[in-house]
Amino acid sequence: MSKKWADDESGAFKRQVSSFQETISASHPVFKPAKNRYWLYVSLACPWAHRTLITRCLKGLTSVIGVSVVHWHLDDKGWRLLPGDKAADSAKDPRFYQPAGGINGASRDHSGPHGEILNESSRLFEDGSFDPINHFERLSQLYYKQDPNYSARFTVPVLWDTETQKIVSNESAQIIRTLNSGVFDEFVDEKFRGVNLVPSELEAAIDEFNGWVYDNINNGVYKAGFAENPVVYEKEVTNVFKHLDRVEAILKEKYDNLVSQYGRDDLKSILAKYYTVGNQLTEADVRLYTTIVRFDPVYVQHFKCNFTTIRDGYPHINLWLKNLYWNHDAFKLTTDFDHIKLHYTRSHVRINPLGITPLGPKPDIGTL
Ligand SMILES: N[C@@H](CCC(=O)N[C@@H](CS)C(=O)NCC(=O)O)C(=O)O
Repeated sequence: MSKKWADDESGAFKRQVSSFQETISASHPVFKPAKNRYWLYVSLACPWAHRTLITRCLKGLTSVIGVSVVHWHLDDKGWRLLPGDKAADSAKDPRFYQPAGGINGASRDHSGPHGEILNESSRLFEDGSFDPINHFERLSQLYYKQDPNYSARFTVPVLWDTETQKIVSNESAQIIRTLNSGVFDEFVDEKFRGVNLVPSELEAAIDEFNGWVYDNINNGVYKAGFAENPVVYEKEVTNVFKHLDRVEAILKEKYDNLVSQYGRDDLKSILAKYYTVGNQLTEADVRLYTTIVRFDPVYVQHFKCNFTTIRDGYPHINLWLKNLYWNHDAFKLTTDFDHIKLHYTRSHVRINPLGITPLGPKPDIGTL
């Protein structure tokens, strides 16, 4: 029996509340800032985990917090890690300190067929990485280590404390605030200390934007895609596009203002200020990006969000997306289209019973 994601009675998808929500700070009784003390467990497919990878990279924390990447295939027992090469096991292994945890998504060619790749394939540092901290082969083991009676879902991301062997947080919204807060500034290169994705003068606007984007776009695509009732699906998919229209209108206004300031031909100056909230890169961009970059490759067909595509229907969102991907390594190096496509199409057996991964769209993302 394949796993159902929707509520039995209503046919609607409801996301669970994260169980662990601690933070890290000098004044925290337990979780103090330190280099190489904390470890991130992520999936490259998951939009929520992707937020933490981008933020980690933007804040220069790739040499401070290591990362293990779960296999893209989510099975009945949840996420798994690859069997580790014990001889090479070391939390200091540089492969775990790369932007995407030893899996540099953008460096591979993604145009090849997926047909020969099995769900059980174990290409180390391609399909996933191992766990040099706990030597676990299942993410669930982390949760049980923390709480033997844990009874909720075993979700990524998890921010793990190697010292107390406890989960700091499994809530991405909170993890990215912690990573951004500056508590690790003493361990990073000077150029990263000034990076602040939630500047105080924009905080209220960022929170307001994040609020409706989360409910209607980030989680909206899941509510459309996991709906098990056509009436629920139609309501949710309509709502997703209504809010994409809203983002498009915001970015169009921004673009038109920048054009009148710099002229249409000075794309470099335009793009330097072309962000969703204010004139600088913020958390609002990070949180929206992880949904938009998955939209054409997966959500259009797999979650049936197919009124149009980003590339065909939303020119201003598309330009914003391509700017983030091509001009900011933190976005490109953490985006892995293979993990994204393979995960959704092979793990949600109820939605795609044959597990055939569509080859398109080609390309995964357009050029600038
Ligand atoms: N509230 C969580 C949601 C995380 C989440 O739903 N992660 C999904 C992957 S996209 C997961 O790990 N699901 C595994 C499962 O449900 O078994 C966050 O934002 O951190």
